[in-house]
Order: sequence, then C-alpha cells, then structure tokens
Amino acid sequence: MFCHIKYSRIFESIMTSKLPPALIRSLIENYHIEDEEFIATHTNGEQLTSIRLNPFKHSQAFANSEQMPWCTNGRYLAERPSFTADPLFHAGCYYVQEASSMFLEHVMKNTIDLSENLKVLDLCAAPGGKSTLISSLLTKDSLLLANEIIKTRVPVLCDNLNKWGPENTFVSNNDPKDFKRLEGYFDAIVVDAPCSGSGMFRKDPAAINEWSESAVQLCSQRQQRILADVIDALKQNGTLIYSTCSYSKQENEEISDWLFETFELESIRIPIESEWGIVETQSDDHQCYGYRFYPHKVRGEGFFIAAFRKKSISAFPQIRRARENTVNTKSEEIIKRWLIDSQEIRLINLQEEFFAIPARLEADLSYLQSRLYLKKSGVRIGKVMGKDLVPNHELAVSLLNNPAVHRINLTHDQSISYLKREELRLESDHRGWALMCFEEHPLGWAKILDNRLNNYFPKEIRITNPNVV
Ligand SMILES: C[S@@+](CC[C@H](N)C(=O)[O-])C[C@H]1O[C@@H](n2cnc3c(N)ncnc32)[C@H](O)[C@@H]1O
Repeated sequence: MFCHIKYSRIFESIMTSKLPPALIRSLIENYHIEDEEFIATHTNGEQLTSIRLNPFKHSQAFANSEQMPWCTNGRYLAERPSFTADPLFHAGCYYVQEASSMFLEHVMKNTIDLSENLKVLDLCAAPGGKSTLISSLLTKDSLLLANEIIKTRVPVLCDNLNKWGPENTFVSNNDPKDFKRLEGYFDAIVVDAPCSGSGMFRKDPAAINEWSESAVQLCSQRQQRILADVIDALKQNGTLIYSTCSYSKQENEEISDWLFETFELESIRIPIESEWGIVETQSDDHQCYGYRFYPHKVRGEGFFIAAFRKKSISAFPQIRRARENTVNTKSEEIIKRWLIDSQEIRLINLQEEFFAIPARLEADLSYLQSRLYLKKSGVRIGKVMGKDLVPNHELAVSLLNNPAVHRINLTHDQSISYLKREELRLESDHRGWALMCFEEHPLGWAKILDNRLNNYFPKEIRITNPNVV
C-alpha cells in the first residue's frame, strides 16, 4: 500500500518535472537515488552559477566569491551577472563553467605528476572548459593539444584558449581515429565524451525532449568507438580520464567495464571528502571506480568521471629534431620588440605568419603538424610588413606582450564600445599600435592615427547584442 502511494506520488512529480520515467526508474534500480529530492532539484527553479579564475591573469573579478572545494580557482557566485557586459570576461580573466566538471582538477592532481613536463590530449574539447582547466594545471613546457572533430566548433575553442593565454597550447580539428598516427605520444588523455546529456537537464530543460533509451545506446556505442580510436596514442603508464554529463550506466560504469575488458587498463580510485556529496560507484563486472554527481547531493550538475592507468606497452614515438628555424634575423629583431624578453620562446614562421611556442616544443610542433590538422599553434604573433609587425589579436590576449608596448586603459563604457567594434574617440599623444586594456588587462589592438582610431577587435568575436552596455 505504502509503496503504491509512494510510487504514484513519484510518478506525479516525474510528470511535473517532465524527466524521462525510464531514466528515473534506472537510477532508482541501479543507484538507489533519493528520487524525490532528485526530482525536486529539477522543478524548484534553482540554478547555480560558477566560474573559474584564470591563474595567469590576476584580476579583481569575483574576489570575494565562495571557493569551490575541489578546484583551486573554482568559485560559486551568489547571482548570475551579465558576463557579456564584463570586459574582464573578454580579457580571459575567468571562464564560466559548470561546477561538477571542475572536479577534473582533483582527478588530475590525484592521478598525474603535474610537476613534470607532460603531453596532454583533450580529445573532445570544444568549447574549451576542460582545456582551459587543464592548461591552468600544466608546467609551461608541457604541451596541451585540444582537439575538436566538428569544424564549426573549432573557432570558439581557439578563442577561449587564446584568451586563456599560455603559448604551450595547440588546437587540432581531427577525427579520433587520426590519433592512431600518434602511438604512445601522450602522458594523459581526457575524453569528455559526447553523451545523452541527462546531467544537464536542470540547466537545459529543452534537452529532456531529446532524451531516449535508444539515444543512450547510440551514445554508448559512439563512446566505445572514440575510446578505441584514441587508446593507442596513450603511453604505457599514461592516464586516461573519461567523463560524461550523463546519468546512464551504459555511458558510465558499463564503459568502464568495457575499457577494462578490452584494453589493459587499471582503474584508479580517487580520494574524496564525504561533505562534497559525490557518490563513488564500482562497476558491476570489474569493480572499476567511478564518481557520480547528482544535483540534489552536490553543488553542481549531473556528471560522471573515471580514471585509468594504461598497463600495456606502446611503441615509443620517434620525434626527430625540428627543421632549422627559418625566421630571418631582420624579422626576429622586429618581432622581439613586441614580446617579453625570454630565451624560452621560439619563433616559428608558417605561411607568412609568425607564431611563438615554448622552445622545448619545437620538435613536437613538427611531429603534430605532420600528423594532424592544426588550427592553432602556440600564439599567433602576426605578419611582418616592411619595418613593422601587424600584430595579431592572439598576441594581444596572450601572456607574451612586452610591457613597453603602448597601453591605454579604457573605462567600462569605452571597453564595451571597443568590444562592439564601435568607433572610439580617445585623447592620446601616442601614434601607432596600442593595446586597449580594461583594469590593465589587454582586450585587443587599436591603431591610433592623427585624426582617428582604428579598432582592430576581431569582428567574429565582437559583442553583437545591442542591449549590452
Ligand atoms: C561534452 S562536449 C565537450 C565539452 C568540453 N570538453 C568542455 O569542457 O567544454 C563533447 C564534444 O565532443 C564532440 N564530438 C561529437 N561527436 C564526436 C565524435 N564522434 N568524436 C569525437 N568528438 C565528438 C562534440 O562536438 C563536443 O564538442
């Protein structure tokens, strides 16, 4: 009798929440979730806002906000401001990211020696949330390759990584199977797989209508294909981190069992604090550890993550010394005036444009170039025209600008006008290129002429919403 009343009440609340009954049933059966609380978090209208500060760009943004327990620079905000109207957002001083997914930092710290110079692949990277987080954790001579298969999603990934700043970041636009050409190359691979998306139902209720059991099956098969394609690119003893924003066992623990059975991988247990509310699970067949995030238990959205160590032997890649650097001394002299003075940066000339990468990664760049379709290689500095450089936007928002380059601090309103690519009128005796800044943080370039200022903020990423002021 009690059961009957309870289940009819649950059924009623499922119907109000519009959550798929099949999903709720499987969560009750497999994971004994507190269904009423779980459903309530999807109907009570509560939304969480969180951001992650950029450790390379210290700013006053959200200085007094609440720290997240599993991510050093993760912060909860009391309310959601208009990020588009904040120049510091455009300067890359922080990234707006869902809280649970920042647990990746805790997993990486517990599975990888981050003091080493590493090569890390973020296979499913756009729009770049995990990539910017990984970038914050690596040494400056490490290499981060952020890959995205869908071409139209590559620009936003590049833009977010440009704004983040470091020059040790590369972006490729490849299918996972192309990584078979990089056998044994990476120390760590993160696969934040495309999934059925149930963990995002609270944030994005429209996704509920797209959910189905057959979509879960399709996602599970695709996840296996992606993992099978990329596993050879991981070194022996390298770390594989797998995550989804799905609650479905077929996309989470069952994938862990499949990984364990198919490849020589060892599951890694991650220490967690009980007050975080994260649920540790073990897969049915091989007891692989996994970490589940439910919105009624943690301050974050639905998420799953698991980590593995690769035990099988991989061929060691032959990385030849890079070809002689072809930047001529005249161009080098011109460019060096724009950059911080550093022996650790190498200038590369690719198709008339100059790029800066960490000197220690020169051979790696040639290796990646010959195997993948690279869309970003370190920091694009610009083109040398005659006696001067035409600086690229990537340089403006990087960490490489020479402090001697002329800077102009804009007010908030001027910054918004600049970011909209509007015409700016500024009093300045300076003539030529200048970095337009907000609270000392570069936003982009402008060229000051006798009678006007040319706004060089890239039109593809300008603020287009007329209501943003
Ligand atoms: C969950 S999203 C990644 C989110 C990203 N890691 C972040 O933190 O911002 C999954 C990504 O996988 C990509 N994807 C879709 N199908 C794929 C496939 N067959 N192989 C690899 N990646 C795929 C999607 O385009 C999407 O960018």
